[in-house]
Amino acid sequence: MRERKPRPDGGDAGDGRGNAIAASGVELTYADGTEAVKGIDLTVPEGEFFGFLGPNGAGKTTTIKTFATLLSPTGGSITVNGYDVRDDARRVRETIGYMAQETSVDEELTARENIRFAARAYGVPKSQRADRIDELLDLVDLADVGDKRAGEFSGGMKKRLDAATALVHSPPLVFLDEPTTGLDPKARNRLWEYFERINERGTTLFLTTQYLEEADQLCDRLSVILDGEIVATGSPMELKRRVGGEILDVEIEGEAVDATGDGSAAARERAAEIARAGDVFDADADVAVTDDGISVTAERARQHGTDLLVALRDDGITVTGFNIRSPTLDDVFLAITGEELDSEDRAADAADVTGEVTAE
Ligand SMILES: Nc1ncnc2c1ncn2[C@@H]1O[C@H](COP(=O)(O)OP(=O)(O)OP(=O)(O)O)[C@@H](O)[C@H]1O
Repeated sequence: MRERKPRPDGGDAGDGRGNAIAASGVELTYADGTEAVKGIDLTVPEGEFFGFLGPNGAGKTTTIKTFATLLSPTGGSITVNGYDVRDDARRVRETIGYMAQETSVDEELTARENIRFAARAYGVPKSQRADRIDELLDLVDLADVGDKRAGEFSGGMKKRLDAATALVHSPPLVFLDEPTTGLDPKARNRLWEYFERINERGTTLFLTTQYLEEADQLCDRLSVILDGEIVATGSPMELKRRVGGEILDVEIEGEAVDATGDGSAAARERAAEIARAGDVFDADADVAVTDDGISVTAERARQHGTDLLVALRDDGITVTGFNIRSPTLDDVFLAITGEELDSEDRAADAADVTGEVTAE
C-alpha cells in the first residue's frame, strides 16, 4: 500500500479520506469567447475511480486540463490533493499523473527507455529508477517486450506504456483522458484491467470517456457533462435507476410511417395509447413510439409485459417481437439529455444497446 503524505489542507472527505479533487464553480472561457466549462462543482474522494462522461465537445478535456494545471480556470476554485491549482501549481503537478488523449510515447525509444525518460523528467531518485521501471513494466504486462522499440507496439500496447509513464512518480491521482478511444474491444478490456489494478493499489483515477460501457464497468461514481455543465452525478447504478424501472420494447408489424395508407403507423400510435391508458402500467410509465413499434419504461415492466401484449392483441394489433431489459447508461444519457452519445466508435458498444427509447 502506498504511504500517504500528510495533506497540506488537512482536508477530509468525512470518512477519514481526503478529497483528491475539490472543485467549485469552475469556469473556463477560451480567448475566442467559447465557454467550454460553465460552473462545475465536483468532489472526488481519495481512492475513488471517478468517471466523466460526455459527448464530443462537452468540455471533458478542458475540465481535466484545469485540474491538471494545463489551463488556468477563468472562474471558480480547484484544489487537487489539497493544493490550490493557482497558488500551488507545481505541487499539484508533482502529485498527479496525466495520460493525454494522444499517446505521448517516443516510438524511437524502447518501452524501458520511455519509462526511464519519464522517471528522470519527474525527478524519481536515480537509486529507485531501475526497480520502478521493472515494477511498471510488470504492471502493464510489457516486461517481455521492455527492450523493444515502442514503434513496433500495437495501439493497445502503446496506451499501456503511456499509462505506465504517467505512474512513474507514484502519483496518488491519475487523470486518464479518453484512454481507450480507437482501441479494439480486446485491447480496451486489457487496459481496463490495468486501470482497475492501479485503482486497487489506492490510486485515485479520474477518467473521461464517451463509452457508457466503460464508465459502467469501471467507475464508482460518475458525472455526466453536457455543453460545459454537469447534468447528473451518481454511481452507475443510481443513474440507471433514474430511468425508473425496466424497458419493454415491443415490435409492431408495419412501417413506422404510414406511406401505404394501411394504417400500420396508426397501429403504433394506437399501441402507445393502450400502453398509456393506465390499465396495464402505472400512470408515470414513459411510452414512446419508436422505429420498430413502441417502447415502455416503467416499474415492473417485466411483470406487466404480458398484460400489454394481450391488450394489444385484443385490439387487433400484430406484435412481431418484444424484449424486456434493464436500463443501460445509454438510456440514462437519453433520459437526461434527450440525445444519444455520438461517437464513431460506438459500434463496439452496440452489443449492449437494444431498442430505442425517447425520453423527455
Ligand atoms: N483552444 C480552444 N479554443 C477555443 N475553443 C476550444 C479550444 N479547445 C476546445 N475548445 C472548445 O471547447 C469546447 C469543449 O471542448 P473539449 O475538448 O473540452 O471537449 P471534450 O468533451 O473533451 O470533447 P472531445 O472528446 O472532442 O475532446 C468545444 O466546443 C471545443 O470546440
